[in-house]
Amino acid sequence: MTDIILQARNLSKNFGGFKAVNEVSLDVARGSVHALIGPNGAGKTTTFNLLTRFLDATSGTIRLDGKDITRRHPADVAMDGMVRSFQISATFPHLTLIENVRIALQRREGGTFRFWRPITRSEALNDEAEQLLADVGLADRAGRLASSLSYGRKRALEIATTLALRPKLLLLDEPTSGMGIEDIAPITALINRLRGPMTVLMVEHNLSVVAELSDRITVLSRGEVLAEGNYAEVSTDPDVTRAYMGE
Ligand SMILES: Nc1ncnc2c1ncn2[C@@H]1O[C@H](COP(=O)(O)OP(=O)(O)OP(=O)(O)O)[C@@H](O)[C@H]1O
Repeated sequence: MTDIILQARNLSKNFGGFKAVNEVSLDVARGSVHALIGPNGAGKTTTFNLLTRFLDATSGTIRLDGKDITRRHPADVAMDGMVRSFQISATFPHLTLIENVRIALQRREGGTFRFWRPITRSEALNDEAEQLLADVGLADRAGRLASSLSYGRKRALEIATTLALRPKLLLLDEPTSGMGIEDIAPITALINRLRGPMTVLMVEHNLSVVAELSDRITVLSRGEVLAEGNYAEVSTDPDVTRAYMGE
């Protein structure tokens, strides 16, 4: 039997009379990279927001490690180990990269920011912060200001600060969006390394990234699950081709 870390059953979200997400069920296997894809307006972002509890579902259930989190507060869900990578604004532009990661590590340990603590206290976290920066390919820029980074590298920093929270399930909203080719390769390699010890669920538009990384893919169209399987299966599914062609 497959070990399911995240399970959604019959998730629906209505905006007024419009069903943005309609009876979506999906199982994310522990240790896998699972992608949520579909044409524009398919309901990917809404589903992502439902799963991370940033939106309340109209109906349906969500279980994390067997525990019902359907009505749980997003911050509590993060404490349970499901963390979404935030947008760039979650990093501090006028702090260095290492300071950014250290703050995230402190957040994990203390739950609150304690800027007034002596610097030496947080020096203890430096090794771990350096390792995280190395993991996302930013080791050589540790002392630079976050504001000096390119868009792609800011996303990498954002992933490092998310990993600092040691999630068991990482949710990534379009991890390679807006990136140049030179930034996509390191992020793809990173996500590949996370597989196994961590589980990754991502919404991703770049189908070559999806093909390279995904163990399983759920294809949404018009708010419903259209197909599910590995890349070879979904990419040859005539319904999927039609949905994308329609776009
Ligand atoms: N807050 C909202 N109020 C009303 N309609 C919404 C709201 N959020 C999303 N929708 C609608 O729900 C549908 C699904 O949107 P969603 O953003 O989830 O799709 P998506 O697959 O992420 O699309 P894209 O690839 O373009 O980002 C769209 O028709 C969208 O207009």
